[in-house]
Amino acid sequence: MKFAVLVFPGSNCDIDCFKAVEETVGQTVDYVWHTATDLSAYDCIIVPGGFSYGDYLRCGAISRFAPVMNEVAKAAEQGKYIIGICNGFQILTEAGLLPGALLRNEGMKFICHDSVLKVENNNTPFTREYEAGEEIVIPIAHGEGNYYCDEETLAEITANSQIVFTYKNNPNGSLNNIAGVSNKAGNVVGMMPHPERAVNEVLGTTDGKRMFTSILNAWRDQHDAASIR
Ligand SMILES: NC(=O)CC[C@H](N)C(=O)O
Repeated sequence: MKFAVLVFPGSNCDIDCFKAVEETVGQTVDYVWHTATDLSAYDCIIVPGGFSYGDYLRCGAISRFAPVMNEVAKAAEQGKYIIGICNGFQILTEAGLLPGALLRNEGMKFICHDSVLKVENNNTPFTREYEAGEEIVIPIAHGEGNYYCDEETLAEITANSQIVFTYKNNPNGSLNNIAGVSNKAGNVVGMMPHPERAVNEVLGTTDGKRMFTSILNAWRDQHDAASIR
């Protein structure tokens, strides 16, 4: 299985994501620059966190015009796995690949600490190794993580089980404690917390590991599992 970690000017979690893939699932992983125009070689695209384009206008508002985003849209359409983490989540909502928007945190402060999440939907390629309703500890670090969508969208994403994670203790004012959502098909997920910062005891939590093993095993089940197990 082949992973891409996108890199925008100002990304700062790209290396953490790259290392997390190497350490948790040991698969091939490449950094892919925001100007790339071909993602056909990749099975999973990680849109990492950071401060792309200095967070000017709104977080993710400029990155969504990067050439690589056309390819991300194509890959989403093809059913490939796409995960946006923090700034990556913001970019995917700005690009219209995920519902809703991320507003400034209630309290207007950048917040950075561990957070307890509830796995609301374990029926996605990213969460299948968690229990439904399981509580996991994953760190957050953001200034614009306050998830918002209109009532109609909320009703729709609730009915379609597109709310993937919620916060146990809402840190930022997010609507219905939403910490992560998926697209309708479930192959695109965005989340504000950082699973790549939760893959080793030395980081204080290993609860992010199963995100990466879920992705690999979902892909294996979809492909010729026998040849790679
Ligand atoms: N860690 C991140 O990706 C931060 C995202 C964004 N810069 C924010 O502050 O909300």
